[in-house]
Amino acid sequence: MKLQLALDLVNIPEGIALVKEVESYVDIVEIGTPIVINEGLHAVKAMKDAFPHLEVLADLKIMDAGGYEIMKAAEAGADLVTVLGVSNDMTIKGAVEEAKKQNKKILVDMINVADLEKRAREVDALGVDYICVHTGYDQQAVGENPFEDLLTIKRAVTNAKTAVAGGIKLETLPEVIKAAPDLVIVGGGITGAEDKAAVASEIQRLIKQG
Ligand SMILES: O=C([C@H](O)CO)[C@H](O)[C@H](O)COP(=O)(O)O
Repeated sequence: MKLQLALDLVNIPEGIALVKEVESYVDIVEIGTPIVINEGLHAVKAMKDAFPHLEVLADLKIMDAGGYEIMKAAEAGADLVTVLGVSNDMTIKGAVEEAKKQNKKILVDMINVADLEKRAREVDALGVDYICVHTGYDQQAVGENPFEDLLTIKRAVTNAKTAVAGGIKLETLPEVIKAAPDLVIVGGGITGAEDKAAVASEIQRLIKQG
């Protein structure tokens, strides 16, 4: 099980300063969609240049032009890139093909997918690296969480690795770990903590002990 730190509501210098505090506890740093909107793919390059030993995920939430957008993220230094599960199969196929050429990984974000089990099987057959259940900010605001969805994809997916995101905190982590995803994504649960290093270290400890 790996830990991904999601950076969303910071600029590039704030993001780099934050990662410095927790770098020994995380495996992947996510440049979140709000950062990409504010700063562009320069943010991915800046993070990879600052922390070459960490994997960097560009949360582009690709919906079209899969091959082209993966190519641009790869040029910026991204190791993993997100594509939406609600996209057309052609978009996901294009993304997978380009990612293979560039030796990069695709994480499919299943946010807002209506029939999760069916779509997870379909996406799994397209050769993606990760399938991720995700309760977005707007759904978190009305009390939703991704725990049940994680169990659903664990049943459906046989080839890809599984991932989970959406409001995960130290207190809710044990429920996530029970379902044994391959990747746990935590944003506000670390970035919003008073002592970020202490929380990240404890999350890493729980994840490693499984
Ligand atoms: O992907 C995310 C969200 O859609 C904003 O872009 C977040 O990175 C993801 O939800 C993880 O962050 P937390 O929910 O704060 O843990």
